[in-house]
Amino acid sequence: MSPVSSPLFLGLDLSTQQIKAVLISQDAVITHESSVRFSEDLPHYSTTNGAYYGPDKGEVTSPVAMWLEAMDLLMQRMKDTGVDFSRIAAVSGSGQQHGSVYWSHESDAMLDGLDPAEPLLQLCPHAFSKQRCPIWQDSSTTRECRELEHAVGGPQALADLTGSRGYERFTGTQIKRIRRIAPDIYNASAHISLVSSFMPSLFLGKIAPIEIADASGMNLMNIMTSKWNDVLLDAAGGSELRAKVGPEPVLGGTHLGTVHCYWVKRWGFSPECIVAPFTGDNPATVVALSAPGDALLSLGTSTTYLLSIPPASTPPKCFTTSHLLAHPTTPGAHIAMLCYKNGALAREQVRDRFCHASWTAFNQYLESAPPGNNGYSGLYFPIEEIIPPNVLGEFLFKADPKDLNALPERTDAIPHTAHPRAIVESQFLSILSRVAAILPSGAAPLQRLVITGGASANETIRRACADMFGLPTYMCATKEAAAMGGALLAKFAWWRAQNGGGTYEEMSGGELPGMTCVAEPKVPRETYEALLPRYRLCEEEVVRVGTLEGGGLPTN
Ligand SMILES: Nc1ncnc2c1ncn2[C@@H]1O[C@H](COP(=O)(O)OP(=O)(O)OP(=O)(O)O)[C@@H](O)[C@H]1O
Ligand SMILES: O=C(CO)[C@@H](O)[C@H](O)CO
Repeated sequence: MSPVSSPLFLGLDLSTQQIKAVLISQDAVITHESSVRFSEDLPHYSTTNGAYYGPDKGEVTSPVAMWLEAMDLLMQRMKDTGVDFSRIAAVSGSGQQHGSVYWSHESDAMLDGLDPAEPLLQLCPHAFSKQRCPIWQDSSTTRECRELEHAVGGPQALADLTGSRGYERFTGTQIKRIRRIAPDIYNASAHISLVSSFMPSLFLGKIAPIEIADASGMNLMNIMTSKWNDVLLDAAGGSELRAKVGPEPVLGGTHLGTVHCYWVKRWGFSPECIVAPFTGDNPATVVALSAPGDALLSLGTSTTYLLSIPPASTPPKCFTTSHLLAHPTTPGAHIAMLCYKNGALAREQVRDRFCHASWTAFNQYLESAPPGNNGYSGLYFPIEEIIPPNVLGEFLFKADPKDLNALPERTDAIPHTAHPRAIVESQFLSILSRVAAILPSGAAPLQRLVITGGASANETIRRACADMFGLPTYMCATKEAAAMGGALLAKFAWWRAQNGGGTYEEMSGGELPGMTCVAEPKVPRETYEALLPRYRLCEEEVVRVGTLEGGGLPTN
């Protein structure tokens, strides 16, 4: 039995623009939330929304020192608000998926010897062989994607094996590129962590194994067995890669060990505090919010649409247009996912260019136009997109508003008030046009949409979700679902230690945190379904010309 009385469970989410902490009690009630925003709280790193764009085409990285300093500051903020660290019985969390951290040959000794008198920043630069970590927005590895697909027989074969065709942001392709362009860095890397395994490594004072749901975002793991695939490891990193990525991926809720004495001495953690694997932010959101019949829409920096797939006798199909991930807590279960890079930051650009940098004006313009936006459409890709693949730039169209089958025509401009509805409609119609394909066969119709992430704070966007997806739309008390999922995974590890094992469902009894209905659909479902053919024509045109035209965020 853990000696921690009135235990609390800590969930951390290291995301694109910030790091967040959620503390929950044993009955899953949130007792504390804090965060550190990278660009505002740590401006000396001079990132754009937490990232560096460039110098090479498509390259996007974040400094590992910034993540460490953010962790130090987050702990300080928690302490300043009176958090009693000694009550934390277990810690887990989530990280932006796909991002990778490169540890030097000195890292084992440096982690083991963490000095409680110093902040975590003491690990920089020597514990790392690479100071800038590739993150999920990176699109510099198209060549490696094709090579990895070729190694196993093409895109569909790679999807069947790993749950996804070759994707630029996936860690296997990232590792492969680093090995090609910087073999010295690759050779100097003793271990390679995901963002999600980097965090527990800090708590353990040694390298943590990678967790199965997040390992699904690497193009290196067999999606049906959750074991590394040797052909892919070899193709991405040669025979040395298996040692660098560590042991076989582990299930969420695994007891990895207790916190290193650094945490006990510096912050007052209990020496019994359990460290559990962190997962990806999207799987953690599924842990926090998903019940059968729910679709999840995460409106963070990225937009993701997630469906939980229970274990079935027939394994789910894998597609080259969506992702299949291993479920973090339920062996044999999976998560189907659509992921878009141009979510929040693209909407912010529209807000800043056409709505006086105000969400109020953005909302007013969005509400003042009818479904179909008087025939105006806009697809906005300031950074290279995932769906449709590799498109970049801004594409505006005008069509006869009354004739839904009329061919939309490219145009240089649309009224500035038409942009907010144009971006929200094109982003959500893109998902809507793909939902049927990823629903598991024989699944009952979806009952509700659960939304989370930064933009779920916006009432007008919530109403647009309900109307466009044709589903009552719900939210949890916290919009920090990924950190909440992390806290629940911490509790799961503690509960298993108390009970000598058990399933997540046994622990939770199927209970989810309280949800509130924030919007009911106000227009018939057919209203937006009728717009799909026009949307598809616009998307086809974008795919035809999109990779040839310019666009993009400034490079640092
Ligand atoms: N009122 C609002 N209306 C619309 N969007 C908003 C509003 N408030 C915040 N946002 C959006 O939320 C975004 C941040 O979302 P979130 O905090 O979920 O990001 P994140 O956790 O860094 O992302 P990710 O989980 O994808 O890595 C901001 O970039 C902003 O565009
Ligand atoms: O790339 C993806 C998922 O595949 C993003 O959603 C990141 O997890 C950042 O949040």
